[in-house]
Amino acid sequence: MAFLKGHGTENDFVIVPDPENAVGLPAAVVARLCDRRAGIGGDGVLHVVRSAAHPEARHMADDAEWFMDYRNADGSVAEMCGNGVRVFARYLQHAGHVTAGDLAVATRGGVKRVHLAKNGDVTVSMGRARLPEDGVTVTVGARSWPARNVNMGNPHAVAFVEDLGHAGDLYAEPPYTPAAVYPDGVNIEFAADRGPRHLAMRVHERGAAETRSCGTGACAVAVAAARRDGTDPAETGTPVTYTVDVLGGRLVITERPDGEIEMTGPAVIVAEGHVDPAWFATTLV
Ligand SMILES: N[C@@H](CCC[C@H](N)C(=O)O)C(=O)O
Repeated sequence: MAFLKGHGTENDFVIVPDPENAVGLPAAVVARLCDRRAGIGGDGVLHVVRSAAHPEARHMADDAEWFMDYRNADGSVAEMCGNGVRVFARYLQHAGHVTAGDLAVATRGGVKRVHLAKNGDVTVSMGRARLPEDGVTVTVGARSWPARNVNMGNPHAVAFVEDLGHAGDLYAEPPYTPAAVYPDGVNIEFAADRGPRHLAMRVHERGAAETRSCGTGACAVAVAAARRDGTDPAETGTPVTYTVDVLGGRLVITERPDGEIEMTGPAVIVAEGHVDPAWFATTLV
């Protein structure tokens, strides 16, 4: 089985090109591929399938030839991955399926428009955020914070903190209440101010633990900050841009008055190779 390795602001992925959807990727195989000691290592898998060949994407095939079948490192399925879709687009360019410029990618969160710039940056139109009224309280050690519920196709809880160190080691998911707000689990962002419209964040990702970046998470942080700061574009009529520093780099997020969110950041292909068939067979038992 062919694979590539790529990352976007150090949110890293095993890329599995499989145009005709012929490679079965059960959760256990995904988890082994993402294992940093016994496998290749990654925060998730980008399974690259033609939309027409995947039952979950067939309905998008007229708008987007390629479907990002995203899996978390533990093998669970996620609706959307913001860094993943940039790396996915970079892979399509690397493989010669597209050239620099505009393209569309099908995801479980709908069709995303992507722009591959000549300077290496990739911009994704992420769609609109949903802001359910119900939030949660997130706790780390003796500290607790209210967290805003922001849905970017996938669920997020955004807590503003004074010091990112207060988020602790983030090996385990920080407890939150009430748990019923997120029946399918949640990505939890801790965000701290760095300057006007400039934040830094850390994240505990659903299905992957702490990662060095989360694109949907950075969008959720920017959306929550705009509501907190009184810069919500739907109210001011003016687009707003936030810079969000993550452990692995920097993402720039713009929200427009119609709610459309654009995210820009790098996307890199690092390596490519073949999985040893004997090792792959052991992942299937
Ligand atoms: N790292 C991603 C998000 C991946 C999915 C997430 N863990 C979930 O389960 O929702 C990003 O860049 O958005």
